[in-house]
Order: sequence, then C-alpha cells, then structure tokens
Amino acid sequence: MTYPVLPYYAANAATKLSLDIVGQAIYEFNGSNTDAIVSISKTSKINVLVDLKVSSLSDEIIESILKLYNNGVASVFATVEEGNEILSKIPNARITYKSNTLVNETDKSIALSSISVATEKASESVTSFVFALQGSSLDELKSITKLGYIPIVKSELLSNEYENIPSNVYPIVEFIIPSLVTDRADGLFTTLVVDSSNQCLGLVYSSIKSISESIKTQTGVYQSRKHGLWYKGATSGATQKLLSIDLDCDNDCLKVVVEQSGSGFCHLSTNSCFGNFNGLKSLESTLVSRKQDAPEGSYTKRLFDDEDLLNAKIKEEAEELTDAKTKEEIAWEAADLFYFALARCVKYGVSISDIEKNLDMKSLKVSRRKGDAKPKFIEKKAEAPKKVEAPKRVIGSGDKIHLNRVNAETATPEEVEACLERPIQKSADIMSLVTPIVENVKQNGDKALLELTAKFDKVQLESPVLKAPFSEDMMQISDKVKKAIDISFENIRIFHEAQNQKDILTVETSPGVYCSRFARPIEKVGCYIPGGTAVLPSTSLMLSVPALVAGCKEIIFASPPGKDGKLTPEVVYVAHKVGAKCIVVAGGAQAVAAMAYGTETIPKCDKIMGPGNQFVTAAKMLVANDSNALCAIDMPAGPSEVLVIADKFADPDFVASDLLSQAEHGIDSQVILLAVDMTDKEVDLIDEAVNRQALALPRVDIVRQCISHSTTIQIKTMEEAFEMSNRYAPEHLILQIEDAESWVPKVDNAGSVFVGALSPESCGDYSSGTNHTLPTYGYARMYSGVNTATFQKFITSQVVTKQGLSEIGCAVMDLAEVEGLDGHRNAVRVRMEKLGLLPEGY
Ligand SMILES: NC(=O)c1ccc[n+]([C@@H]2O[C@H](COP(=O)([O-])OP(=O)(O)OC[C@H]3O[C@@H](n4cnc5c(N)ncnc54)[C@H](O)[C@@H]3O)[C@@H](O)[C@H]2O)c1
Ligand SMILES: N[C@H](CO)Cc1c[nH]c[nH+]1
Ligand SMILES: [Zn+2]
Repeated sequence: MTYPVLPYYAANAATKLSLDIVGQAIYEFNGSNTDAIVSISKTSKINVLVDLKVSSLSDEIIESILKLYNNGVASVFATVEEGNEILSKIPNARITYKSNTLVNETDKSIALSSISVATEKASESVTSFVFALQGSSLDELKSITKLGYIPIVKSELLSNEYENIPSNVYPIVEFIIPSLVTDRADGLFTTLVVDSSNQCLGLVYSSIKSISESIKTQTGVYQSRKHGLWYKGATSGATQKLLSIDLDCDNDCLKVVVEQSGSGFCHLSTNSCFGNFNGLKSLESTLVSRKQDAPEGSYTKRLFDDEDLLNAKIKEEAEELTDAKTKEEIAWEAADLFYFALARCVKYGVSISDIEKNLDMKSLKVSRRKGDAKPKFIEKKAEAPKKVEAPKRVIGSGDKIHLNRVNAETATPEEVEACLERPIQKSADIMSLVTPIVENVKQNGDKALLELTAKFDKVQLESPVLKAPFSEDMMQISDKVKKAIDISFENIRIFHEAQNQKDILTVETSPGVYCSRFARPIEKVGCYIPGGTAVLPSTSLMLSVPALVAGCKEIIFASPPGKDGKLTPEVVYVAHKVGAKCIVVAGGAQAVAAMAYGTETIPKCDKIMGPGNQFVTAAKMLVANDSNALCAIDMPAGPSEVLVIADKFADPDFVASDLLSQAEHGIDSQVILLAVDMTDKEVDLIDEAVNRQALALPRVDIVRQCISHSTTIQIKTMEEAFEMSNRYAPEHLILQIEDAESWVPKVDNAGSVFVGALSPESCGDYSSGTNHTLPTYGYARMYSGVNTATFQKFITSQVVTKQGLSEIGCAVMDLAEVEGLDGHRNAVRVRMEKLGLLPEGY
C-alpha cells in the first residue's frame, strides 16, 4: 500500500520536495524532458512514474522510454495501443494502461479514467490509480480515496496554498485521513519508524495532528500517549528528517521513514529501541564517526587520508575474495572487501541507502550489458606467470622412501624455489577454522573448553584444569626417565641461567646522562606443550625451565589429554619440578584461547609460549592481535623442519638419521638436504640410508608423507649452499661438512645450528641445554628461539644531572620544536631556565 495520493508534475512544473513524503510521483513525459526525469529518478528517493504524452511513438521516443526504464523509472503510463507498441520494442517493459473512457460519466465534477497496471501476470491488472480532472475540489478528490482509488492530483493542488485547506492541515494530510482506520480507543494510529534501509528504529503512535505537524516541519513528529505532541529530538537533539510516510495493507498502521541524527532513536542512546544495529549498518555509523574525528594514528584515519592505500586494499581484498574457496573463507574475505569499500563510500559521503537505491535502480534495467569483464582483468589472469610447483609425490607403502632430488645447476631457479616451499595450509583457511574456536572459549570459558576437548580430542573431561599440588600417582615415571629429565633440566637451566641478565646495565651516554636497563620477569606465563601426534615432555622443560630461571611468578602448563583423559606423567613431573600453578588439560586453539582470556578456573596469562600444530600457531597469532586479550606470544613455532648441509665427507647414515629425526614429527614437517658438490652416486648412498632407517621406524607412515614433500638439492659450492639456507631460514640447520665450525659465521638466518658430524639435532631437542622451541616457516629471518629473555621484559631508566641537561637540553628543545610539541620543549626549558643553563635565544 502506498500513500493514498499520487502527485502529478506537468512537464514544466517545479518539483516540490515537500511532496516527496508520498514516496512516489508521476511526471508528464512530452518526448523532450527525458534527461530531467532521469535526473530526478537518479537523485531522489521516491518512486518515479511517467505519464506518456507524446503524439507518436517514433524510434527516438522508444529510445527515450528505454533510457527512462534503465534509469529507475518504475512504470510508464500509456494507452493500450501505445503500450502494446512499447512492449513490442522493449523487453519486459513495465507499462500501466490508462483508459480514455470516463468510468463515472454521471459525476460531472470528477472525470475518472481507469488505469490498469500491466504486470507480468496480466490477469492481475489492477485499477487503483485514477486521474482527477483539473478543477475538482478537495472533497471530490478525497471521496475517490474512500472508494479505494488513489487519485492522481496535480502537484500544485497539493501545495499548502490550496484554498480549501484548514489552517493547520495540509492537503496531503487531508488525503490520508479518509483512508486511515484505527480500532484503538484513543483514536491513535500505530506507527513504525524506520530508516531509509527499512531498519526498524521503534514503535510509536500518530494522530492526524502529529502527521500534519510532521509533514509541515518535514521532521519526525508523533503523538505521545502521555505528553501529547512529541517533536522527536526537541530536547535530546536526536532529531529526524522526514523522508516518507506509508500505509500498511489494511490502512491501520503507518510506516514513517526518517533520517535519524544524533545519538540514535531510543532514549537509551541506542540506534533503535531494540538495541544497536550490527553488521553493515553498524560499520557505516562507525566509519562516519571515524571520518569526523578519527584519532590521529588510527588505521581508519590513515585509510581516509591515504587514497592510494585505500584503493590498494580494495583491490587486494577483491582479489582475495576471488581466491577464497570455502564458505567461511568467502565470508571472511567479503567482509574485508565490504569494510574497505564502505570506507571509500563514507569518505565521499555515499551511504548504504544510496547504494541500495542504486541496486534497486539497476534491478529495473530492461537492457543490459553483455556482462563481460574489462579486458585488463581477463588479460591479467591469462598473462599471470604459471607458478612452478614442486613435483607432487605420494610415497606408497611399497615405494622406496627417499627425498625428491633436483640439481640446482640444471633446474631453473623457479623449480628450485618450488622445492623450498613449505607444506603449509593457507592461513585464511586455518584462521577461519580457529576464529570461532577462540571466540567460543572467550565467550563460554570452561564449558566451551570441555566441549571442544570432547570434539577434537575425543575425551569427555569433568574439569579442564589440574591444579597444583599434583598427586604422586599422576607422575609415576621410571628412575631412568626421571634421571634423563633431571640431567636435561640441569643443562637447560645452566645455559638459560647464563643468559639471565641480573645486573643493571648502565651507560653514561653523554657527560651527566646515565641510561640503564634492567630485566623483570613476566608475571604469568602459559607454556603450551604439544600432544597431538606425539606427547613432548621435553617441550615442557624447554618452556618452563627458562620461565623458572627468569623468575616468573605463575607458570601455567597446557597440554592435550590422552585418549584416557589423562596427562602424560612426565609432563606432570616437570610441572611439579618447576612449581607450575596448574595444567590446562586441553590442546589446540582452545587451550591457547583459555590461557589468553582466562576462564572460570584458568588464570589469564600475560604471554603464551610454545610450539604446536597449525591450529595452535594460528590461535597464538589471533590472540596476539587482539588488543582486548592483552597477551603476547613468543613466536610462530609450527611444524618441525630441518635443513642439512652435507658434503662428500659426511657419513650417509648420520645425514639420513638427522633428516628422519625431524621427518617423524609430523606429516607437515619438511626436511631439506643441500648436497654440496656431491655426485649422484654419493647422494644415492644417503637415499639408501634414509630408506633403510625409515623402514625401521615405528612412525614410518608419518615419515613417508613428510619425505614426499622434502627435497635433496645438489648444489655446487658451499657459498651457494649457505646463501640458499639463509633464504630458507630453517628452524634447525645441521652442518655435516668438513671444518664445520669455520662456516658458522656464514649463517644469517636459522633457529639453531648443529655444528659437525657428532652434533645431532636430537641433542638440542632434549638434553644439551639449548632450547628446542624455535621459529619455523622462515620466521627465523626475524625471530629468535625461546630463551630466558622470552620470559622477561626489559625496563629502561635514566638519570639526567645538571651537567647532563646542559649537554642534551638544547637538542631536546630543538627536536620538540620540529615536531611542534611545545609542551615537550617546555619541560626542558623551565628546568634550564631555573638552573641558569638556558643559552641566549631559547
Ligand atoms: N617449532 C618448534 O619449536 C616445535 C617444537 C616441538 C614440536 N613442534 C611441532 O609442534 C607440532 C605439534 O602438533 P600436534 O598436532 O602433534 O600437537 P598439538 O598439541 O600442537 O595439537 C593437537 C591439538 O590440535 C587440535 N586439533 C586437532 N585437529 C583439529 C581440527 N581439525 N580442528 C581444530 N583443532 C584440532 C586438538 O585439540 C589437539 O589437542 C608438530 O608439528 C611439531 O613438529 C614444533
Ligand atoms: N624437534 C622439535 C622442535 O622442532 C622438538 C622436539 C621435541 N621432542 C623431540 N623433538
Ligand atoms: Zn625433534
């Protein structure tokens, strides 16, 4: 149902914005005012109809009608003959037929010509609009409304100068009165208030008087049942611009469309009486307010100020959306694209309702472009260089287990690089899996943790945490293992104690200026001990011993339970030895989230350390990026990897054993051998050793999968080998080469280096004293492995004496002046002034 009157604009009539509240208008089309009507259709929010007043339907006129349809005109009113001709020339036209026959010849004052709308289903044609003859009185026109018709009335007659209008009621209001019905005792009309996107703001009541006031002031005015006329926003400032008024299907409810300003519609300062908007609407209002006063340095401010950055992000996100495959991934990327696209809209004052209007207009188009993409976008794909991929291999159970082999001298650089690519899943894939897990734990704490453990670890636990003191029967281990742990513990302690900076470091940088740095432990630390494919008690040592050495107050362990719901006794023993406060009995992203946000039973940690699979690593990165979590992480430490540089003097058995010791960690681990200046025969010997040793390993199935994406690269010189290794930045680098120690200075990027034939990586994994929690995925380029400093923060302090102030005071003031920060300058100036140190001119 629409407003029960349709304003008619003659071709030369001035447009009256006050009539727009009707929500639609009909414009006389004389064949030469196409552009004027198109411009109204594109810029106004009303439904535009057109009355065809042309003498013939020339090709030119048909072309104009096509243009009107393509630019949002809802319907063209034509006689049956004209309409048929239009339909034959324009596809899917929206015609409304007008009849020249008077339907009520006895009534001399009102000439009615019936109008039927040609719909897709012609049988449903309606006759609800009627043209009113010029000179008809307001009462005559209103009576048409009572008959259930909507009169089409010249716009001038609806203006407020119309002679028969009672002083406080507008003609437009007069039309609505006969149509409105109410069954309420107080005679008011239920009124739904919405914004231009039809988002509900609240429910109110209207009276004839309030409707009249609303139209007169073009603002939101309602009828309060307690306080009479209610000019929305008169006291709060949250005023409304009236856009349109509609009646519902049975005329007893109004829909008032407004543009809300200020703090929102509700007296509780929310967008609507049902709370705040979310989704795109909420994003829009955030962006609008950021545009007005985004804090300096904020990302949104940067986006608004830097057009190139904003455009680049839109293109980047559009491309990522086209790459996305899963439902979650597509939603994720589309949300990013909407964010940046909306930022650009808001920057240029374009609102969501402008976009919706445009969509509606496009849906009305009758002729469409072919829809092909612009050549530059098609060519881009066609021209994109084909990515070289490492050969896909599957090592079956009967196959020989050996690494893929390439020769750097004969292969292309791209082929060699492809072999050095790590078998990682796309981070967007993982993130979309991990985000809901982390969110769930953040919201639902222990309950979520127990559910997720049941889901992923297949154990239903009673409690997600084990608190100290730990009972003896939970740490039943053999004396042999206890001794091994104790030896390893001590070596790790000694090496990490040596790293512990206990003294205050003080330097006099200029005479009288003393700068110091001292370490303090991070108070609460979370140690993640992996336990998916193998339980790694050694990792509990690598994390908790440095924490103990650094002096952390609370050490919290997390490790997934076994199928029996129990923790590994060795892990409990280490927890007991370092005085851990509790053990979170959970793994994966859920354990990370529990330590980052805390739950009813698990304390929130300040920093989370430890390796893990891709879910663990992704969750760590997610919480580290959430400023609400206020939780740091050590580094991204994912699937284990090793790169061995070997020469012809290396023992093939030693080389093979080092490759396999990391290959057995997991199917996503990778091992790389750089065989320097070795013949095919010499490499064959290593392959044979790999096969022989692998077949004897209990985890041979995991090894097969890891080795299938692992490569031996034959390379000519040692220099080239180190250059390649530095580019790969392995977690572990093993040097099985002659005079290995002399080559260590060539290492720029690696987590930990194992020098010489007798230094297997396993020693570092367990007992030598170095830490085995190391950066993977190439992060060794910029991250260190876990060390004592990982559990500390460093505080600096300074003492500036009178002499010191005279040394550096002017430099401070001069730089503060460059930055326009006079308060900074003044802090030095007042001191120097009082001390008589201020040079002339300051
Ligand atoms: N870089 C280092 O310093 C270092 C040290 C030790 C171990 N590692 C690596 O740590 C990794 C340990 O991985 P892991 O899997 O054995 O143990 P993990 O403890 O990291 O992960 C196991 C947990 O992952 C979760 N999980 C499993 N499948 C899931 C799914 N489909 N969706 C969501 N969550 C799921 C489960 O909750 C399970 O408890 C290995 O890759 C190993 O190489 C690295
Ligand atoms: N090599 C692993 C680090 O990447 C650590 C480890 C634990 N146990 C055996 N190995
Ligand atoms: Zn290992």
